Amino acid sequence: MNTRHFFWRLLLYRPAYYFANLFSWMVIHMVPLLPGLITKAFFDDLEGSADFPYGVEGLMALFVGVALARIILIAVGCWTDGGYRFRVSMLLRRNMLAHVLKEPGAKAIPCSPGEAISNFRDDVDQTEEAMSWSVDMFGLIGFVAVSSYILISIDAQLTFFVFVPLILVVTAAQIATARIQKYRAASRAATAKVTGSISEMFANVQAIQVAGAEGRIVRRFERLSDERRKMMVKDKLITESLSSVFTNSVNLGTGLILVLAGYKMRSGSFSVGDLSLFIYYLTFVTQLISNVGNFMTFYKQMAISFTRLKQMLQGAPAKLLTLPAYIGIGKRKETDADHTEQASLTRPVVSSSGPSGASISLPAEPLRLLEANGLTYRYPETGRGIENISLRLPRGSFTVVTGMIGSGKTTLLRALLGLLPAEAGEIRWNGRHVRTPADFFVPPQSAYTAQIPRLYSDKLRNNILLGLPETGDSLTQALHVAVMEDDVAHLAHGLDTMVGPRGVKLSGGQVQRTAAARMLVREAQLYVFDDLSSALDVETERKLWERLFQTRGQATCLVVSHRKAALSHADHIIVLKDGTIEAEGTAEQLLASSASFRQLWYGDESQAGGA
Ligand SMILES: Nc1ncnc2c1ncn2[C@@H]1O[C@H](COP(=O)(O)OP(=O)(O)OP(=O)(O)O)[C@@H](O)[C@H]1O
Repeated sequence: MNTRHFFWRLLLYRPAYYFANLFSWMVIHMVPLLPGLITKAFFDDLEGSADFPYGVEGLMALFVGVALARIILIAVGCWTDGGYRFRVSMLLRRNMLAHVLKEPGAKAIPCSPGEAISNFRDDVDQTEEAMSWSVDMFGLIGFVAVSSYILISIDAQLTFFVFVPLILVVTAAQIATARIQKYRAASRAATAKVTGSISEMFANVQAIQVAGAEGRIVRRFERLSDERRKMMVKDKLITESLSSVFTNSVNLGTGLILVLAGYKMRSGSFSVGDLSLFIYYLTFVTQLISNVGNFMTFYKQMAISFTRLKQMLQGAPAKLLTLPAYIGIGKRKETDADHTEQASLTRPVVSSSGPSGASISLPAEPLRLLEANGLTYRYPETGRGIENISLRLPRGSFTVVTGMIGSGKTTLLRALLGLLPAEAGEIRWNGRHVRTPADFFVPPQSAYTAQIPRLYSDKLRNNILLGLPETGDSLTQALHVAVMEDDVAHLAHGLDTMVGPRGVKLSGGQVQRTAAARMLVREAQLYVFDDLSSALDVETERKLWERLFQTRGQATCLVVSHRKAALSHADHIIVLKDGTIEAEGTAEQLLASSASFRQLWYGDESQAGGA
């Protein structure tokens, strides 16, 4: 899809609104035709070449009437313009957000949050601006069509000089196009870097303080801001230079008309009324010229924004951006996409089919066996990840994935759960192929605790429940298994304690156990834990596994850990090295056969001794 198609598809989202807006602004831009004709008739009357029957009072009444009508029309135009702009920008933002939420969790956006905010805000605004300016342009073209008919019928030669500046401007805009695009892209990229840097600074205040890096961070920020300043100045300079070309070429045209009109008036072929009409209309033609220029500039800038918006889709079809969808105002249209249609453009449908092609309806049937065969994912940036991993998780089993730092444990869990898009391999639930794991591996099928969990600035209770209704003693039970009850008892307001942004008022271990409680409070058949050991001491982790074993019933567990408490209870252990399976078996078998495993096992012992 190119920019023209993008524009056209946005126009067709709510065509009635676009055309109502177009009609309003065409009328608004064409109303000034009347005062021009009234003025001409008045001057022709003074000159004696025509009769103006209404006198000076009538002239004033006509002017006031036309002005009032224009004020009312402009109010209507603002209403239609606001309505249309809002719908276009909301549609873009809604579709982008829907796509971001559909992307595998670990790769939801291809840039920093700051850059994504800039896409959502600035690039959408830019697009909205170009759509809105198109209406003015078409409106003024209507004015020019009628006024040129009137002017040509008075004097074709002079009319030609009214339009010469227009041709000059269009040529100038075309020549400047490449520069505008280049500078606009550079200024957008520089702005995104500055916003990205601000959000990184806020997110890492503690790390910056601990490293004593304030000075360096501020200098980096100054450098980025300085870069942005230079880019913005260049961008503004070229935009404003172009705008001054538009205005001055019009002044040149005005001068030419005055010189020519002087000759013609002396020869009697041109009346004062004609001159007033030419001068009056020229003002509006001037407006058209600068509007054409502005529209072309906005259109070019929209092309840049469109490219950046497409990047947010990470390779998905660009038509997702303009897919008609309900934005929560007015009536839902038949053409509005539902979630399924949208998902089908991103990935295969949200179902999973077996060898027979039959689909699994969600929630899925109770897990008997979960299998992954040949799972592969490599991070494009480093080429590292996992390669050809196969595993089997029978119902009720406890499987531990272990291995050295960077061996691919987190990547394996994420690829299995669909949080990273696996390049190869398949996942089967009771023998049936799970085609869209990200949609499938959610409660009640599975629940997951990430290695670095995210908490919200809210009460502890809300962070655990995340909107889930509190039933019976499920929350108390989850807190118990997550070994959180003592912590809650010591918090000033217990479960109603506000945890602060990203949970900053809790310790690292409390954050991780809150996330574990969040997972455990959800009924799931498969629980996936990514390395609780990273923030829990040996004793707390041991308690957690013990409690889980007592209460989990038939739930299946897949766990990343290198702690003996987990390894010694495991039905099956997978040892990863450089993204592949180096060894697997029970702890006993691996102690006998795998040097890496012995290293992890005895490493844990020395750690426990030191603790
Ligand atoms: N976002 C990323 N982009 C590029 N490479 C990555 C990314 N995340 C991880 N990697 C690389 O992929 C490999 C596997 O990383 P992964 O996080 O899965 O290892 P891990 O075994 O979970 O490590 P740890 O024990 O530190 O949690 C590592 O070499 C790592 O450098």
